Amino acid sequence: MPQQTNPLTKPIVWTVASSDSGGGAGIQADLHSFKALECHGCSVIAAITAQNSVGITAYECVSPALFLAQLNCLLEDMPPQVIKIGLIPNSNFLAQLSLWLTQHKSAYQFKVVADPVFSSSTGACFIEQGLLTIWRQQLLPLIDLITPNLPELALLSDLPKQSIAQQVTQLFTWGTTAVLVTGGHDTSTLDVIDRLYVNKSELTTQPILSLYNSRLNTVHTHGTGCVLASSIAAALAQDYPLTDAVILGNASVQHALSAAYATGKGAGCVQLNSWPVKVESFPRLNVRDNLTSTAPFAAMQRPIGLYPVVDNSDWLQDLAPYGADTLQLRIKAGSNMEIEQQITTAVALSRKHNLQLFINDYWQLAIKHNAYGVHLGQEDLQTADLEAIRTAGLRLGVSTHSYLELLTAIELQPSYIALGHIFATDTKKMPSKPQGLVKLARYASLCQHIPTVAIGGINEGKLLAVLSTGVDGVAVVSAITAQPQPAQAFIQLKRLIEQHASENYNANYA
Ligand SMILES: Cc1ncc(COP(=O)(O)OP(=O)(O)O)c(N)n1
Ligand SMILES: Cc1ncsc1CCOP(=O)(O)O
Repeated sequence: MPQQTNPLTKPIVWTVASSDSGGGAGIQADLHSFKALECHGCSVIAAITAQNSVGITAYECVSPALFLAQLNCLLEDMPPQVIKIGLIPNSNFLAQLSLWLTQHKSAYQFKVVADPVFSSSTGACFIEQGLLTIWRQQLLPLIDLITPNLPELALLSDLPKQSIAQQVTQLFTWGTTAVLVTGGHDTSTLDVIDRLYVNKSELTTQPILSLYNSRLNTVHTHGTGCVLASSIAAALAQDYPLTDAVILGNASVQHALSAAYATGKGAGCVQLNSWPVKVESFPRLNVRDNLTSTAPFAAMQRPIGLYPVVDNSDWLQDLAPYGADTLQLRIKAGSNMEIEQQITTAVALSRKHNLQLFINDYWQLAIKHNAYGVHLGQEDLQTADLEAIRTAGLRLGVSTHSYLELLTAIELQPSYIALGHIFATDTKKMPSKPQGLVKLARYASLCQHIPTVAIGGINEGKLLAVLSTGVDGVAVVSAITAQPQPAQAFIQLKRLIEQHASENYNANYA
């Protein structure tokens, strides 16, 4: 697995919460989670609880001066990318924190993730006079994401009889930006469904993301809320977009649940020890609406290897004699007639040279001319007739640039998944940042039996590092087509890929 580019720095995330002497939740769980997700964790302790697996026997706040001193001391030297708020069992502290956030949030540009803890699963209640009012009036406007479970949402919204959407809307009217409602308490569904709502006009009453997890039969769940919110905070600190941070938070909880253990006589705790990289930890998004069958797309017959992406059928003629095997025709200009002509010629050449030829975007023409496969971007997935592509026996390749897009693609069971863009590229204007090798390796590990191909800014110098992430293929445009001697460039890249494959084969089977 590649290392972070600069191991001498780490994103800083704070937890402002309380200590759990039993070690399963609170500050202790938060710091574990930050570390597992490769952030540096700092803590601002509001209260100390005397707590074991059976219950809380006492708790006491630190002095108000010490609470404030922790915040100011850290800010001076170790400002956060994200602050996670957990149990703050005191109205004055909550008001003080709200004021402090108001003073510093925009200057320091940190985000705030809050887990509204009002009680413990062992029965302790922390709601004192005025606490909920301060949450609603002072804290909510400062929060970028709040992660209530259903009872917490009902308490906070004060609308326990209304629908989840109405309760969430109430939080929006009080100024919060996004709400992740965790569904564990709703036993009417087979799966546990977490729903992410974002305060964006017409989308407000519909979740922008629903995450489905199988309900686990375990009592060792102490700390799940803390792991969720702190993992999301750690992901946001690493610049993951909100939807990806929520997906990673959900996967972190599932991963931590799989490592849960008993600690005393009561419920044991979950613990996040490492980055989740197994697909079983990740939620389902249930996106197969537009496919009537559960069958996968046709598999590719040969490994992807070097995958030139070209804009003209002439390239097939040029590269086939040098051993090109998988290619993509990606045409971005021309009349309908010219495009169909290009596709007809390319398909005929692919037959002649036995090439695995994918047609980018033009899936109807690909079906009409019986191409080997189609490559689609995520926007195209919304409009293309995927069932028609599948039943016609064409292979499908899908572009992805995030956890959200990757999980969507995995559910479709395509013939390959493209992971991009890895490095800066001049070939295409990209709306997202380059993923880099660390993310590439994490994404590739989720794809299991679906072949993967990396794309974006890959050249001879970067090829081996890309291959070491475990991807099955490498797609390139300019590293071949913009070279003074494209055929030579192709031969050299192909040689390096084959050498890497044979070294890996020898290492695995020696
Ligand atoms: C192998 C491979 N990966 C990604 C892309 C990009 O496809 P898409 O998202 O459809 O964007 P455009 O190519 O249409 O700009 C690709 N073509 N090939
Ligand atoms: C089509 C595409 N999709 C993501 S990056 C990219 C361009 C890759 O081109 P290059 O190999 O020249 O960086």
